[in-house]
This record gives sequence, C-alpha cells and structure tokens, in this order.
Amino acid sequence: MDVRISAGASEEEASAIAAALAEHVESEVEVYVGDDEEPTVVQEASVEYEDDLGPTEREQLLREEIEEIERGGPEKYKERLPEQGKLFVRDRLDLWFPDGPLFEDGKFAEFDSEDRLPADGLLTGAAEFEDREVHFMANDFTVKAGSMAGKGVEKFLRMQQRALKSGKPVLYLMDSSGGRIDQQRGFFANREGIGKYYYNHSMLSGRAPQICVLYGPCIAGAAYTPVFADFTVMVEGMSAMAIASPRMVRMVTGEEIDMQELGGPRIHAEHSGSADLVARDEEHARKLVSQLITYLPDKAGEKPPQGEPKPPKRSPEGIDSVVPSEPNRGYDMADVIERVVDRDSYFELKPDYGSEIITAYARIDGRPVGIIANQPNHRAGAIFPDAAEKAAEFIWKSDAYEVPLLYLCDTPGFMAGSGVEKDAILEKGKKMIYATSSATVPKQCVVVRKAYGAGIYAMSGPAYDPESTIALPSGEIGIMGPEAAVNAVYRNKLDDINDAEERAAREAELREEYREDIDVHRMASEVVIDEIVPPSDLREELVNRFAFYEGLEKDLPDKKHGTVL
Ligand SMILES: CC(=O)SCCNC(=O)CCNC(=O)[C@H](O)C(C)(C)COP(=O)(O)OP(=O)(O)OC[C@H]1O[C@@H](n2cnc3c(N)ncnc32)[C@H](O)[C@@H]1OP(=O)(O)O
Repeated sequence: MDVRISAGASEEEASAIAAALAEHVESEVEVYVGDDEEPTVVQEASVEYEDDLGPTEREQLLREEIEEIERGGPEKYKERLPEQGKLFVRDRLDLWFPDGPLFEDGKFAEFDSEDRLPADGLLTGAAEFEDREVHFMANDFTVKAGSMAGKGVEKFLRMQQRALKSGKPVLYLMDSSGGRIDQQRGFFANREGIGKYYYNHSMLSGRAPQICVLYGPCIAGAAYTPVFADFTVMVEGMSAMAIASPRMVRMVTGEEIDMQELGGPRIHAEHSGSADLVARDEEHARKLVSQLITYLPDKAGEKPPQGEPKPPKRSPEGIDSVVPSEPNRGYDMADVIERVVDRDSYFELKPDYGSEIITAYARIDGRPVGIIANQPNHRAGAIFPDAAEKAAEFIWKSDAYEVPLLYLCDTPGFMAGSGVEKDAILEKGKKMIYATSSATVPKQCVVVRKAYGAGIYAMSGPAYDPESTIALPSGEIGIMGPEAAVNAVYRNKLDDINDAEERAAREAELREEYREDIDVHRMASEVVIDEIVPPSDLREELVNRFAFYEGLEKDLPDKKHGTVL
C-alpha cells in the first residue's frame, strides 16, 4: 500500500508512521513525503508464519556445498582472469542477469567424482534477459580451461533439447578449449556426445534465436557453436575461435601463430565473416545482445516485438541532397537509412565484412525491419561474393524470424573479373537470389539510384514478388549502365567514325538515348515499378506500406526443401 504524508513531516516521522502501519498490514508500505515521486521510506512486506523453524543443519550443509561449487576452479586460474580482462563465469552471469538466473540445472555435475570439477565447468539454466525468458549455457574457464566432457556435454544437450521444446531464445556464453582431450571416452563419438551439439544447433536453427558471445579461445568442438548460432559477438582482445589451437597448427603445418592472429575478432569480423559484431568489453557485449534481441521474436511463427515509434534521427527531406545525380559518384547509404528509420534503431551487423552491402536491423514507426542496402561508398556498391553470401544469410535469418525486409538498391550489379569468378561469384550470387526468392515475409524494394544487371534481381526487384517496387526520381533500371551498354553494342560502329569529336558526340548521344530507356519514369509508365516517390516522402511511404502488409501470409510451392545452400 502507498501512504502519502503531506509536506512538513520529517523523514523520522514518516518512518514511525510506516512502522506503525506495518504492524497492521502484511503488504509492503511505501511512504511518500510531500510531493515526492519516489518513496522515501519503504517498509518491506512482513509475512508471519505459523511456526518459526529455521534452516536445519542439513540445509546448511547443502548451502555450503553450493557455495563450494559456485567458487569454481582453482584460485590460480581465477587470478589470471582480470589480466585477460575477463570476468569469472558467475560474475558474468550476474552481469547478464542482475537478479540471478531463474534456475540452474546440473550444478552438482561431477560433485561426487574423484576430480570434483565444479559443475563440470559448464553452467546451464534459464533466466530473464531484457524482459524475455531465455535458456543459457556458460563455460567456466577456471575448470580445465572450459573444456567439455561427460556431464557438461549432457547438460549442454539437455538445455538445447529443452529449448527445442519451449521455443525460447538460447544464449551461449562460450569460453572453452573444446573437447576435454584426456576424457574423450564417454562423450566424443557417442550418440549423446559432443557431436550431438551441432545436430541440436541444426534442429534449433530457425526454430528459436540462438545468440552466442565468445569470451575466450574457443577451439575445435567449441568453435562450431558460434558459427551455428544465428548471431555471434566477439570481444576485442579476449575472444578467438579456430578449428585447431596454435599448438596443433604448429604440429600440423609448422606455422607459428598466436590465438588472436589465428582467429581473433578482426579475423572473423573482416575476413571469415563469422562474427556479426565485435564488442569492446564484456559489458558492451551484453549491451549489443540486449539491442539485437529487440528485433527478434521468441520463436518461429511469432512476430518480433514492436517498439515505440520514433521520428528518424535526420530529416527525410535531406534524402535528395544525399543521393548524387551522377550515377558514379559515391555517397554513404547510411545517410539515407538514418533519414528513413526510427531514431536510435539502426543496428548494423557484419559492418566490416562484405561492406558493399549493408545488413542491418532497424524499426520503421516502431515495426522491426531487416535492411539490405547497397553501399556506393564501398567498391561502388558492386556486389562481390562475400557480400552476396552475407546478404543471403541475413535474408534467411530475417525471414525465419518474421522480420519484414527492406531493400535499398543502388548497385552496378554483381562484380565481374577473374578474381570474383575464382571466389565463386555465380555460386554466392545464386544464394542471395535464392534467399530473396524464397523469403515469404513482406518485402519492399526501393530503387534509390542504379539498379543494373542482376543486381535488381538480388535486391528483390519486380520479378521477386516484392509487395512493391518503388523508386526515387534518381532511379535507373537497366540490363547495364549506359557506358557499358553503348560499348557493348556500338563499339565497332563508333570505331568506324574517324573524326574524334564526331565520335565522342555520337557516343554521348547513344548514351543519352539509352539513359532515357532505363529512366524510372519510363519504367513507371510501363508499370514495371509501382510508384515514383518524392524523396522527402520515402519514410512515410514505407511506414504505410509496411503497416498495410503486416501479417501477410505467403506460401511457397509444396516441396520438402530447396536444394540451394
Ligand atoms: C573435438 C575437440 O574439441 S578437441 C579439443 C581441441 N582443443 C585443444 O586442442 C585446446 C588445448 N588447450 C589449449 O591449447 C590451451 O589450454 C588454451 C590455449 C585453450 C588455454 O591456454 P591457458 O589459458 O594457458 O590454459 P592451460 O593450457 O594452462 O590449461 C589450463 C588447464 O586446462 C587443461 N586443459 C586445457 N585444454 C584442455 C582440453 N581441451 N582438454 C583437457 N584439458 C585441457 C590443462 O591441461 C590445464 O589443466 P591443469 O590445471 O590440470 O594443469
């Protein structure tokens, strides 16, 4: 109950009144003095029991055992953690779940064994995280470097199997040297052994979001969890993952390399693309995940939560000035995005990998959207193999978790040349086109400027069943750009013109004719696209279109699954 005491009463008087009241009521008493918005005295609820038996010796003993387990591994390993900038695993859980986990499972694992490894070096349970119920696992690096064996493996598997049933998100807080090599019998090749992790990861994939934060050197068996997870965060200077340890690499190849160079955050954020985000420290890692989870539902079939609508950070009126009219001039697509999406909602993933495509979550009028946008500031927005694969994965994940898609197209198309052929541009481009084709969430395609070649296919152009294809007046949609088209078709005829000036004039004329052919006004006139939108109205247009198609259900042809991976 609340008690309001008028201005003039002192805090002592207020306390006395609260205490007197508390003798007569069992509920909490909160006392507000004067116009206070916060209570100055809080009387905890007091419940009187019929008997007053305290904890027994037996219970006391159990509590001591729990304390022993919760102290973790040997002190010498705990002392090393601060040097590495790392938290002890139970302090890490306090950071993630300030009120403690809702419950833990298997705390007594290996308690009765000869080694008595606390919790077998692996904690599992459930918790509330940002008002969501989640399953979690966390390695204790002070116990055999977080290596995983028998009972720890069983706990991990049981947690995943429970997540499969409950359909609640899973947090993997990984810090593990992989399989416990000296205890491999009993967990390595067993049906319910470490190999089953990846079977369960595969079953969970697309069923409930799996989010992994890497804290340590995650090696071999431990390194597949981050790549199976839907989203992975690495921590600067702390985390690394690799298929084999530096010691193993030295033995196999003779290469001398340390863990950071082998698989530190820069390697996976810039080269392999396995890290979605890199955090500065443990606190920052938690913060990133707390933002990320706001764009995701608990499980497949549910919609992601709506946020509070906010105006964009920058004025939508500036869009036309941001996008240059010259088709080959660079600009930062993020400047357009920030004028379209709600303030503080733009959340980019894999920013340093395949950067010619931006993949980001954001909200438009409170509704989560997944954005796939070409970045003209990087490689002129041409799509390279890594970017195509990054976009394909992002589209798949967004579709699996019911996040509608917004494509912002400004690309000269897929990159050409022997380098990209070797890097499988056709194979990886196919994945992006396949992901776009098979996504059944609402899709909106905006032609911001260039949409050349198969770029317009990958970016969900008219043939890809978008709910609409709209364009800014700067848009151009063509099989290729004017320079390339004239060069391809008229080169011989142009070379026949001896006079250089005359040749240049004819070339300019042909380019202009071609440009008229690919102008969005012609495309709109032929209703290839649905609308040309004044740039200042783009946000409003998207608010209306996403709102209208909310809840849209689309079916794919009846089949087991596609064959593109
Ligand atoms: C399928 C698979 O996953 S196979 C597993 C492949 N994993 C590996 O090869 C990793 C082997 N481990 C290492 O390279 C190193 O331990 C690192 C880099 C992970 C960590 O190095 P450090 O922080 O210096 O820890 P350190 O090597 O001192 O190990 C601490 C303790 O954990 C033990 N340990 C570390 N990794 C393992 C492991 N995978 N299996 C069994 N015990 C291990 C060490 O023997 C040591 O035990 P002790 O306290 O009884 O002496």
